[in-house]
Amino acid sequence: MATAAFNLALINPSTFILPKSPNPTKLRVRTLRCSSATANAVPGLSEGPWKTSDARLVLEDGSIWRAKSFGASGTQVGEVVFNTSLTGYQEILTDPSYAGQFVLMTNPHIGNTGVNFDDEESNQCFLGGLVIRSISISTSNWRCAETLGDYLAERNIIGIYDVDTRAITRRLRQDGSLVGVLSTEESKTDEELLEMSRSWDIVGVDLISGVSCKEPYEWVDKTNSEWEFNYGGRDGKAFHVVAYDFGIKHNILRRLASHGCKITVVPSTWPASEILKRKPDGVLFSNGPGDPSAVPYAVETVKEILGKVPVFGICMGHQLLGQALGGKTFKMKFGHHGGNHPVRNLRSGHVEISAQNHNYAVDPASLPEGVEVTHVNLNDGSCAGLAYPAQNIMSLQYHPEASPGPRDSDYAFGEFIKLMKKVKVNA
Ligand SMILES: NC(=O)CC[C@H](N)C(=O)O
Repeated sequence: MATAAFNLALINPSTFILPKSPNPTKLRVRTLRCSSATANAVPGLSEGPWKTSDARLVLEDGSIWRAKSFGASGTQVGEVVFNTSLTGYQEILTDPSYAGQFVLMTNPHIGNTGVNFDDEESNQCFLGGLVIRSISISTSNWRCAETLGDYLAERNIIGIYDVDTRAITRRLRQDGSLVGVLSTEESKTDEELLEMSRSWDIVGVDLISGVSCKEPYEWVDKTNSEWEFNYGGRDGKAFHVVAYDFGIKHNILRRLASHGCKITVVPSTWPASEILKRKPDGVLFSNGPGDPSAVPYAVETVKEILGKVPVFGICMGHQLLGQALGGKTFKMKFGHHGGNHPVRNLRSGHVEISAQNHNYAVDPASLPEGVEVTHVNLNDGSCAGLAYPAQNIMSLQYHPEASPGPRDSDYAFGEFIKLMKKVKVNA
């Protein structure tokens, strides 16, 4: 029987009363360096289980979780969220919506398929760090190009393992989201790390400007035909979609391309007037990281576009649409992150198992008359989709593009195509 591989230590109770800093520092600059142990690893093998604990996760509630590091080393602050997906860690690592967050995977065994060239959801890892129970000692997959540890080290992302992810998840479920600090630096005291976690906040910070593209570009889809699927038929050939990049996942673009759309991706700050000049058939407002109420400029852009062309909002895009329609967003207790969330489509009555990743939600009571709640999350009754038919608006709080996750909601792309078709035919 393996010896206990984690160690939870509560630091001196007096540290619990450290006051919160009145001026929370915004996102700190990362100072990470590549772990030499990882860099010298034998290809296909990660470090052995005999490695001793060399990392800490210090949570703002004063708890300290000793762990072993892989990937990069250094010190990083972030908000801890747990993700219940069983597969798809590479898509999760490259989802820009995780900027400012540490992703804790509840699936205890991670890294067994390594990473490959095809499953990237963006060109970068924007998340703050990865927290897992056990890193696979070997990787084995026909598409594997490198180990998870090497991949994270090259991208300056800290990973920790041999930590009780189940206990941390239960704590987050009980107490709500917590800020934490991941560190491999022995020179930093527990108190210093605790103070760092308590003087940082993710609420009220514009994170989309840090992940959006800098210039517009045309999306040229390189999806291997082997992976191509289309449940709804290819009827989007004539449609030009402009996609606002608030941290867009590539699979949203791949799914639109699969319907034959021509896609132009624009930065989050691109003026609405420029978009409308191009006379697109539809506009997509993408997913993206952070607090949707902290980006009023994006809400203004959405407002200027509403009613002029059909629009589709996904996750952050849905939250911006909700605000542009006059509604409000709020922070959830610990959010939804995983590939197993049941959602009821109130129009069809069908239940979809969906991929989700959000910490905020639209308050349906704050929405004006005429705005229809189309989908509800069956775990907690929160608003999972909206429509305002009078202005050809549709949005989902979750991820019809999956990646990772089930494809039950893929039909939403077909509905967006139908919306554009209807408007074009009647024009
Ligand atoms: N995936 C997303 O677009 C996330 C939206 C928003 N950042 C939230 O956490 O609620």
